[in-house]
Amino acid sequence: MPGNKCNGNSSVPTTRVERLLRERELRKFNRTFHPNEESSDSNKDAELYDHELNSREGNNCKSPYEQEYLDVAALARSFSEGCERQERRPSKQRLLVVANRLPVSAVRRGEDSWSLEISAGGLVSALLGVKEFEAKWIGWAGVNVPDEVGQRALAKALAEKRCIPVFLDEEIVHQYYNGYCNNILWPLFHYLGLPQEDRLATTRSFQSQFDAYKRANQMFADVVNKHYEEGDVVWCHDYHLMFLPKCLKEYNSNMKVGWFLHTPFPSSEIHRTLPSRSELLRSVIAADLVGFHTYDYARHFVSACTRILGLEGTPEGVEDQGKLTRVAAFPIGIDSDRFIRALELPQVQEHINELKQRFAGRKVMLGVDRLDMIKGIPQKILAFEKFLEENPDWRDKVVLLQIAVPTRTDVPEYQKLTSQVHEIVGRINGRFGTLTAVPIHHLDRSLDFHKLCALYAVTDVALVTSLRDGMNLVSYEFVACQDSRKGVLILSEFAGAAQSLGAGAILVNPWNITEVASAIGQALNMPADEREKRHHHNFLHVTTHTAQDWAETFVSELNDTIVEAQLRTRQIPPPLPVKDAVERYLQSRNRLLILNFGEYNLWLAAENGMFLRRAKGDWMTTMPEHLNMDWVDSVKHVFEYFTERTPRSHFELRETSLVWNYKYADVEFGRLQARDLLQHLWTGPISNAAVDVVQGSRSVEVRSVGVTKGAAIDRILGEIIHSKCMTTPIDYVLCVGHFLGKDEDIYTFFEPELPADPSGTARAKVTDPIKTSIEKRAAPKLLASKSASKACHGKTQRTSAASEKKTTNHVSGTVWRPSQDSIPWHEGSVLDLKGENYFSCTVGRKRSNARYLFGSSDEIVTFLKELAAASSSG
Ligand SMILES: O=P(O)(O)OC[C@H]1O[C@H](O[C@H]2O[C@H](CO)[C@@H](O)[C@H](O)[C@H]2O)[C@H](O)[C@@H](O)[C@@H]1O
Ligand SMILES: O=c1ccn([C@@H]2O[C@H](COP(=O)(O)OP(=O)(O)O)[C@@H](O)[C@H]2O)c(=O)[nH]1
Repeated sequence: MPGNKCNGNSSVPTTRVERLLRERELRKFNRTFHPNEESSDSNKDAELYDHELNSREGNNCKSPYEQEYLDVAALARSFSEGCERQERRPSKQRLLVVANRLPVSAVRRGEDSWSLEISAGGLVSALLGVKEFEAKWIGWAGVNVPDEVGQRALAKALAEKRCIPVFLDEEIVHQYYNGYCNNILWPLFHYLGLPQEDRLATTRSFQSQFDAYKRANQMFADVVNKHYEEGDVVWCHDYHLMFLPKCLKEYNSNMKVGWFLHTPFPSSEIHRTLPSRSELLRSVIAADLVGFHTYDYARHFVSACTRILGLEGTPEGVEDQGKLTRVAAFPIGIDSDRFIRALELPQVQEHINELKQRFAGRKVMLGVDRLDMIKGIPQKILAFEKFLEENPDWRDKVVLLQIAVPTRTDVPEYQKLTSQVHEIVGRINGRFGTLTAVPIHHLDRSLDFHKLCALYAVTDVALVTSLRDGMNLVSYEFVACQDSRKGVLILSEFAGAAQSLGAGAILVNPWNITEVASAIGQALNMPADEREKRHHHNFLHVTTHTAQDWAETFVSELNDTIVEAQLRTRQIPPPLPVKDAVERYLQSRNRLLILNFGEYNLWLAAENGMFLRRAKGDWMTTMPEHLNMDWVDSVKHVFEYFTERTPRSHFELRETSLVWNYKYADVEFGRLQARDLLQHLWTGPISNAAVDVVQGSRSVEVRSVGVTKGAAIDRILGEIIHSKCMTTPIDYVLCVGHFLGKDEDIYTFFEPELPADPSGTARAKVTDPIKTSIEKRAAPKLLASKSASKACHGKTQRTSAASEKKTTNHVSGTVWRPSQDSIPWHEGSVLDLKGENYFSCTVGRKRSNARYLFGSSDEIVTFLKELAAASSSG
């Protein structure tokens, strides 16, 4: 599959959407023309298809349809050519699916014999539909196997089902699965909050449960690492394994790791109540791709990362020090064909007939849920009771079949729920039942696949009243089995499925018993044409958004994160070649070091270089004479207005600029306010002013035109020359700093002056005709930026040396450009800098115009010590 190992060849599309679209076309092509073929080698497929069509071309009868696929074949080939695969995958891509639960449950039959049964649940159902990959499952088999003989026998039995067990002992299962996963994370993610009152004991044992959670995740990581082969995709699932991405990346930072959450991700206000909130978020964003069922859950996650971790949230995902974790929505689906085909099976038909006879003369309503508080089973039954209460005519004409699959039976909350549901069902059946019939048939067990399909097929109204539900696959399965009956789906608006099946279902708020009761009436009385129309919407969705599509889309996007990371990495400078920088430093005769320090014999610049001083001297201003500051009052007025309305924001009035800063405010609100503020500024106070507006990550700065760090360097050099009567031209430049993107022109200041890039290390520059003409010159020169400076607020006035000699130079707009006719000195007398003697360095891993990178400020100090040591010994 393309996207695995791209070498940056120019035929690789540069945007994510372009790449993923091509990949999608390719999959469509493969599926249409090679549905049964094992190999997914795109190049081969494209060639084969070309051949097939070309042999027909003689007839000159290419339909638009064929032409479309010829285009796709060409696309496929061009994309594949841009990707250099380290190995030609002979068959499907290897996928390691890691989930708490394996798709099979194990039952011990003897010391070394086991039987395996498929386990129920949405995740299992969805992943069973995934066929495009060579998938292996890694997970817990749901049983405690303390002895080695048993472990070996189980591992062998599971291997035949392509499953690999993680053995967890009873204590860990109790603390990790029953405790942290199902008593803390599960209720919290479904908006039921953290344990309170009677569950205070849990609050006390929170730390030990979290420790067990981390230990269990590490055990999963150990097994994954043991079975991992280079090129595998590792797909971690669900809230049980939020710690896993971090553990895996610690093993191998090149592992392709995706993480998908099957439950909702709650609002950041809910997540922030969790004591381990930050640790969990940090672990998850170690993954390359993080997926959710809906856009809302993805949005909540990004918001939690910005509000709780203080990271940058972008439309692409979450960014931390230049590293992007892609976050997106991937709504799951089902293997709809499996359900549709099952309806034709004789045993299913037999069940259907039995059910039809059993409930003849009555409408069938159906609920299928794990017996979980998030499924809203008591609310559903109470709504049904209300419907019977208000509609006596229906009492002997409708029946509710509720399948309540026991789940997490060791957790006390689930035990309580079982008793509560039994009690309500008993009461209602007592109230409305007769000697021969009861209105509610409640089953505390699971059904096999064929019986479930039959039940879906005979149902008139399906009732899904989840209080919160990640997606809810039961609603999809019901729709898949309803193509002849065209029954009605009543669906909670708090299930993820409401966002995909909303058009065809009757959406309800399950907390509103009256509303659900009247929805039942509406569904039972719905005319056939409306039922048909609604069903059509849903059926189309369910049959086109399958589990297979879901998995393919996720894995293809996960593969693409690697391409994206490579493209981004290319924008991150390489580390400073320290040895080379020191050697060249020693060989040069006049060095210019631009640093952010003040204790030595250095020049300090403030306010974008508007003010200068030697470390021990007085401040002087180099402010251009005609700097127009008329705009300040009106901008200040706007800044005051927004400061008043944005808690924890403030503004600073500087000599040449005004800065509104919202770094302590709520990030999202701050950003909204900043957008609003900018709109006000552009349309009002600064519409005609000579100012630049610079947007920082948490600030808005308005400053006079020409006040940039690049221009400041020009003035600083002018001052240095003026004060030192420099005789030797500068032949070595080291420029180090942690500058904001807006100030990065400092790095490029010298670039146009360099004859050539240092061999192999510097990144390619965009060719600029003006710059190129300058580069060709042997001895570049230095320039001044303004004709004159003026004194300001008691600071010593100093006119820049360059401008004393030449007055025609100027700064225009935001882009400072060296002017060629303002040279105060003869060529080469000030700057004689070769490319290999220029070292611009940024700090921290981020995209930058600098040539090189320091990982941290400490590294700068170490480097400077090396320079000092080399100088003194040299
Ligand atoms: O393994 P259990 O503890 O018995 O629980 C079964 C599964 O329940 C959850 O399912 C979720 O995944 C479904 C598919 O994406 C989704 O439709 C549903 O809304 C979710 O509740 C749980 O997330 C799984 O890990 C469990 O295996
Ligand atoms: O007796 C049963 C009842 C349910 N299921 C399956 O359990 C899954 C429930 O998934 P859903 O997304 O609705 O909720 P979850 O239980 O995962 O929260 C569906 O695929 C059902 O087919 C099953 O296999 N047997």
